[in-house]
Amino acid sequence: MTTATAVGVRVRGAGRSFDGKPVLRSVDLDIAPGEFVALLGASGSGKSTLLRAIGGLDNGFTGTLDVPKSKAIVFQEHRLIPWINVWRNVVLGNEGKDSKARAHAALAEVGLEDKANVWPATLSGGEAQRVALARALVRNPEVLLLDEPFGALDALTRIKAQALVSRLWEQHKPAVLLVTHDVEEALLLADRALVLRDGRIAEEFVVTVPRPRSVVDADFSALRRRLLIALGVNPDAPTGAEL
Ligand SMILES: Nc1ncnc2c1ncn2[C@@H]1O[C@H](COP(=O)(O)OP(=O)(O)OP(=O)(O)O)[C@@H](O)[C@H]1O
Repeated sequence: MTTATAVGVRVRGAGRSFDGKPVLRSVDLDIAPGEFVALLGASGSGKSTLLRAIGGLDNGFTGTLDVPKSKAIVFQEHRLIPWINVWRNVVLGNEGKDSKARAHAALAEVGLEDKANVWPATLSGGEAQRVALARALVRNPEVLLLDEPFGALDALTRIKAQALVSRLWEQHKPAVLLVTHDVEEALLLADRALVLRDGRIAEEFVVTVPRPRSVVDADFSALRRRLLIALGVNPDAPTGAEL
């Protein structure tokens, strides 16, 4: 149930074609305030297209989208501006008289206050993604859109970044849409995992496993199997062969 003051995301009948070829046919999607939703689907199924539409980066879709103005996006690439230092990147486009203090507070939340004055080029990949998260956080968004934000990170850095996102979400409770290819990531973080197929939300998995979650939990493993099958992957094949 939503209340008059509640914010979240509501998508109805969203469609998007490129060069006459439909990618999104009729997407219905609700994200409640404070809810964490993961979006999975085959490569090219339209996940980023949907995220971009929700993020207000695409006007070519049909259908209706109700999304609060207060939103922030983190992409797979950090998209920091190379010629301005880290804290100025964090508040770019969001400046005010307390910019520096807000940037430092957001950097402290991602454990990078000591990098406030350095150039983006001196950051590791994981650090740059954490700065991108700080840049999103500083906007105090009601909706946080994450487009494979850990996709380019090594496995260990990725695990740490997932834990960080989980902690930040618990603290700030934005509505989150996370696009990911990583089934475990989706099930570790999200309240619901959705599968996009044939231009629609084809399947929904409610993740009832209590937090903090563990990949060795029996319920987690069972859900992982079901989600892999929904994605067309054989969960029993050691190489993850297709069904
Ligand atoms: N601006 C564009 N112009 C033409 N085609 C586009 C454009 N943006 C996306 N597409 C096409 O739409 C389809 C869906 O792309 P999208 O990036 O949304 O998929 P995705 O599910 O996010 O894929 P991946 O998992 O590989 O990132 C693809 O076939 C892509 O080529």
